[in-house]
Amino acid sequence: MITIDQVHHNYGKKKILQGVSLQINAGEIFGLLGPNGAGKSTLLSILTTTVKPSKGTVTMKGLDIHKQTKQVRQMIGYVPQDIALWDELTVKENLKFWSKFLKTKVSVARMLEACEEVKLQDKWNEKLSKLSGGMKRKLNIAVALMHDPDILLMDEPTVGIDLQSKLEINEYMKSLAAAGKTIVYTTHDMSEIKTICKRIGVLKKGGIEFTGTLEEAKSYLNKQGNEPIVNEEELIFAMLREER
Ligand SMILES: Nc1ncnc2c1ncn2[C@@H]1O[C@H](COP(=O)(O)OP(=O)(O)OP(=O)(O)O)[C@@H](O)[C@H]1O
Repeated sequence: MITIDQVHHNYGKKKILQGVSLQINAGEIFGLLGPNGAGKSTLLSILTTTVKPSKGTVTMKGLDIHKQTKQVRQMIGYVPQDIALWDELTVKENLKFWSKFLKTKVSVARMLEACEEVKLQDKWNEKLSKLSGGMKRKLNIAVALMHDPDILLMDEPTVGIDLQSKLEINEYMKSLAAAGKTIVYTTHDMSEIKTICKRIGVLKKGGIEFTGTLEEAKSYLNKQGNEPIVNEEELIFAMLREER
């Protein structure tokens, strides 16, 4: 579904991605993990087509994302790490703004449905400035979902959301994956990784060190002669450590 092949990216002389290759399957929630500054957001920006890699290719459903960009953009929904909304507009107006900006041609009925999916329908005519941080996060997600994309790219989408809402959103993500959507998810939240990610990929020092399930990560670490891992939190922590 998503094939990332030998992707490199530099910012000036700073080498960030140095040959990242990954295969992400349809219907899975893939947790893209890595220490701060590893390049997760950079890789997601490349997948959104807004950043062109210095080298390498990415295909989505067989389309080269930097050649068939227009078609690819209709296929993806992106939840950025920072909230990208207007405080002076209502919930409905924010959705309309993004639909126009992204040229996704979404009906107002579908916008309302996307709000219902993240339980924000009561705030439909409310100005964004009146909403809590968590509600803004939910709207950030609704913006990405309203055109019903096959692929969702989510950069720490639940930061600052209360626990109940986070659980609801996690359940919703699982239902989207069960319906065949492909979700690439970055988070530093261990409970989310355990609960929703089918597989993880660990990005470190410019490359992918590991891909697989948490169970496979356990045997990967054990084979390296590490102390036996007791629980999943410890496992994820060990996977993300710079040096082992
Ligand atoms: N536009 C840019 N220009 C120059 N350097 C950048 C730019 N964007 C990111 N970087 C640098 O590239 C590196 C990777 O950043 P990126 O945000 O992709 O990492 P990350 O893994 O998402 O980090 P975090 O977990 O902290 O969100 C960092 O050192 C960052 O300072």
